[in-house]
Amino acid sequence: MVAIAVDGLTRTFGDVTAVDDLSFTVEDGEIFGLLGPNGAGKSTLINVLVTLLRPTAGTATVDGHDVESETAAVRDSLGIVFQEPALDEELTGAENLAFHARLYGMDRRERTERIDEILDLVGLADERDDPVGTYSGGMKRRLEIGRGLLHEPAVLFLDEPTVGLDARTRRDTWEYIQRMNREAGVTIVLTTHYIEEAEHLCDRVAVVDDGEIAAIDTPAALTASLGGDVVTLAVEGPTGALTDRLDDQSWVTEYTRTDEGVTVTVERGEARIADLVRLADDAGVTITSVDLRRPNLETVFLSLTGATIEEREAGDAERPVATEAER
Ligand SMILES: Nc1ncnc2c1ncn2[C@@H]1O[C@H](COP(=O)(O)OP(=O)(O)OP(=O)(O)O)[C@@H](O)[C@H]1O
Repeated sequence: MVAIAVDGLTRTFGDVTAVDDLSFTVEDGEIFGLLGPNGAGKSTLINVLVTLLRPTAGTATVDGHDVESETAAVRDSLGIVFQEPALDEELTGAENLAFHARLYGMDRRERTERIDEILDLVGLADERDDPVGTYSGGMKRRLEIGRGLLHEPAVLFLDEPTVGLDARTRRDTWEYIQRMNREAGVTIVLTTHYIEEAEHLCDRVAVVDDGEIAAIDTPAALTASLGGDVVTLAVEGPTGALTDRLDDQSWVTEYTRTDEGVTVTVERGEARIADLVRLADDAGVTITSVDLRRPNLETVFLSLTGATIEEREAGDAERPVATEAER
C-alpha cells in the first residue's frame, strides 16, 4: 500500500516557491529520504504533509487521508520529530513520554505498557528514571524518536534527525531508526543534507533542489545512473591524439576535455587506469596526474544540480560550466 501520495504539490510564500509542483509516492514500510541543501524546501514539504501548512496547489495524502480535508485523521496517522529538540529536561525520560501519552488520551495501563515498550525499543530502559538534562545528545534524539512512535503512527517524519550529533552518535542513531522501521513496522520519511545519511539509511532518496525533485530512486540506482567511475587525467599539451584513441574504445562510457586534460567515465575505473595510461603513451601524450572518483550521492547531486550541497548552502549560485560528474 501507499503510505504517502503527493500530486502536483506546490507551496509558495509570497514570491518564493518553496515547493514546486511535486509528485511522488512513498510505499508502506520504506525509509524514504529527502536529500537537499538548507533552503531546498524539505521542511516546507514536511510541514504540508503533517498539516502544519496548507498547500497552495495540488494534493497529498498520508495513510490514505487527505492533508487538507482530513487533518485530524492525518495527524492520528503520523508522528513527527522536529529539528529543534523539544523535551522537558527536568522530567525523566519516562515522565516525558507519560506527558505525551496523556495528550494522546491513553489510559494508565496502556500508557505504562507502551512507555516500557518504547524505552526498550530506543535502548533507554536503564535510564528511564534519570532526568533528561543528564542525557547525551544521542539519547535525547532517541527519546524524541520514541516519543514520535507512542501512538503507533503509520508514518514517522524526522526532520534532520542527526543534525548536531557527532559521527559516531549519528551512526548509532541510524541503527535505531532502522530498528524502529523493522520492529515497529513504521514508514519513515526523513529530511537530510548529509550525503552519507541518505546513502546508508534510506531505501529510496528524492534529491531536492530549489523546491523541485531532481531525481528519485534507490541510492544504488541513482549512483549507477552516472554510468561508472570518473577518471580524471591531467596531461601536458594537446589532448587530441588521446581523445581520438578514446573514441575507439568500447569500454569508455563517455569523456570530456577539460582545461587540464580529459575526464573519462568508465566502469571499474581502477582496472582501466593502466589502459588509459597506455593509450596516452601510444598517443605521445604525457600524463601528469590521475584521479579516480567513485560515484556516490555527492557526485549524483553535483551532476543533477551543477553544484555540491556545501556550495549550495554557502549560497554559491554560480554554476560551474562543467562539473566533475557531467564531464
Ligand atoms: N514561513 C516562511 N515564510 C517565507 N518564506 C519561507 C517560509 N518558510 C520557508 N520559506 C522559504 O522557502 C524556501 C524553502 O525553505 P525550507 O525551510 O522548506 O527549506 P529546507 O530545505 O527545509 O531547509 P532547512 O533545512 O534549512 O529548513 C526557502 O527559500 C525559505 O526561505
